[in-house]
Amino acid sequence: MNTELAIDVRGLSKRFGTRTVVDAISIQVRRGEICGFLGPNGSGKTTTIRMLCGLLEPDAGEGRCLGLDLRRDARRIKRRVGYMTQRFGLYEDLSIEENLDFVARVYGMAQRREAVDGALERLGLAGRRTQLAGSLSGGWKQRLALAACMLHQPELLLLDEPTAGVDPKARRDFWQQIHSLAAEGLTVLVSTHYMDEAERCHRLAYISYGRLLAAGTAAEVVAAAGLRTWTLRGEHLADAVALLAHDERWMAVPFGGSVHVSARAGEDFAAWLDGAAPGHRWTVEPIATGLEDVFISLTQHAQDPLA
Ligand SMILES: Nc1ncnc2c1ncn2[C@@H]1O[C@H](COP(=O)(O)OP(=O)(O)OP(=O)(O)O)[C@@H](O)[C@H]1O
Repeated sequence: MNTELAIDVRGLSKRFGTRTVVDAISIQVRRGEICGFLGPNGSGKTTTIRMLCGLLEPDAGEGRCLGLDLRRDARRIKRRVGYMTQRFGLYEDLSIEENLDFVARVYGMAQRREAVDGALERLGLAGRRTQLAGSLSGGWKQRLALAACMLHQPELLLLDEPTAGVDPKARRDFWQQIHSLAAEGLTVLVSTHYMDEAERCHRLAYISYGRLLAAGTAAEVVAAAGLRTWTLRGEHLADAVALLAHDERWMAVPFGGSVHVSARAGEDFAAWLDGAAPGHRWTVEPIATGLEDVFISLTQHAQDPLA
């Protein structure tokens, strides 16, 4: 058993009816690491997270969370994991402090006062303890939700899209918080659709249609994708996009006033464009492939098993 790994699962699968929504996923996350969990809507992230924290029994697969067996020790795992769901049930007419106290009561925590004070302090909420949750901005609500799932001092945090709909400043503060918790030794698995957040993670796992398509550091994921990317600029870019849409080698994504075009390594977009539109006045420049280019490409090439 590798005690350095907070999450070490292999072949996790889950079916709902006849549909396999998580298909033989293996994930390893070291203690103190922040792992970003990415994938399109409905790709199986929440279902995987629920299996990891012992809330949902896998149909297949095995492994350990915090050194405990996923199947045998599901109850013990639950006690040592903090799970922040997409819909945290805040009581809007209770203060920050009362919300936390309520959660502590629900979990039957022994030293409630200390736990609530500790969470308020740790997450920078002490100065607002008496503020009604209903009057908090989105960013502070997220922070309160994080405080609530930290009350029992978990060793592993599973965060399901914690910053959805939160403004950039609040998202940045939230990530600073996550990084300082990780620096204290907490392990974090966090699902997100934001690329800037993906870049802030130590490692990434990307799933589509329930299958793990990429894993590793951002640099490893980009390198493994084996893509080349160019930026295309000029007038009437829509005409260029319409032209290259006829050739499935090219993947075009608008980026402000330019278009990113990606293709498998070995392809030469500039040469192709010169042949397809002789005398064109667009400019083509090679650029570094980004995570977003990789994820869009992975998603476009992934096959829906039901399609
Ligand atoms: N209890 C359930 N019964 C039947 N189908 C379910 C159940 N829970 C989830 N699903 C289906 O499983 C698939 C994966 O859902 P899941 O919520 O895990 O995806 P996700 O990647 O978290 O999506 P999102 O990014 O939108 O949150 C979806 O098609 C969903 O409709």
